[in-house]
Amino acid sequence: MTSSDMEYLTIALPKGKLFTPAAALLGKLGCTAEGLSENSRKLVISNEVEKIRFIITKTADLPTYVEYGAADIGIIGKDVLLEESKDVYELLDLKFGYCRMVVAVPQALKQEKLSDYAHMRVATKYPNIAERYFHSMGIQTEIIKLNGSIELGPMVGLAEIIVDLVETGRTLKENQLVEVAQIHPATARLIANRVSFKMKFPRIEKLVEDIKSLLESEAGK
Ligand SMILES: Nc1ncnc2c1ncn2[C@@H]1O[C@H](COP(=O)(O)OP(=O)(O)OP(=O)(O)O)[C@@H](O)[C@H]1O
Ligand SMILES: O=P(O)(O)OC[C@H]1O[C@H](OP(=O)(O)OP(=O)(O)O)[C@H](O)[C@@H]1O
Repeated sequence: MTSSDMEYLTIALPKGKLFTPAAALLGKLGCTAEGLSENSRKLVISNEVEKIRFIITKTADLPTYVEYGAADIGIIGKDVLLEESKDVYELLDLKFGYCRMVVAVPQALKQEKLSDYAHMRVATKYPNIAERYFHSMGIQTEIIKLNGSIELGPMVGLAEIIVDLVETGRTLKENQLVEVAQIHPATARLIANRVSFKMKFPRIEKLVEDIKSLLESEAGK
């Protein structure tokens, strides 16, 4: 680490759904920077007074930036951590961004038990989670990786099953899909690079404690 790296705390925030709640949470603790907004096109935004640097990443790439130390800490969904399996510390469950990873099928294809879906094709943005899940259940499937609009897969005959995130259930419903199993729930997590956690321990520890106090006081309201 250079002395400039040591001086700054670099925080990775993901584009997408978690950006705004993540920036708002940190902002309540004075951990922010001018111009840090969802609409900004800037990928690195610094607060020279507080010595904080924000980097804005693609959601799925965020754990990679933290693993390699390009960011000291970051905020990311548990679903991405489980999919990417990076070597980072998971410090805190931030409680927002709640959703569930589920297995869903078209209503018309619904079977009695999960094993009845053996040898079917599974469309998903989360191939590692899907693979591990079906493997753990002893069910052989073919995993087809997509990058979004997963619900389209079964509608056009690309796959019979999907593994995807559900929040309100509206997307499943509007595409005539039904949930048949939950793999795991997910919320946003605070993660840290292993070396940064040791080298910048006082700063990261203080932030963790401040976030915990804030979450506790908000939960008590
Ligand atoms: N309804 C939801 N659908 C998807 N993710 C959700 C939902 N609610 C909360 N999340 C959380 O938000 C994270 C980011 O979701 P988002 O859809 O913005 O991902 P993304 O990969 O940035 O999207 P894109 O495919 O547009 O790049 C997810 O990893 C998950 O932890
Ligand atoms: O249960 P709901 O509230 O309907 O939310 C779930 C939907 O939201 C996400 O998609 P997103 O909007 O991120 O688009 P994507 O399919 O392109 O990833 C997810 O993949 C589901 O499709």
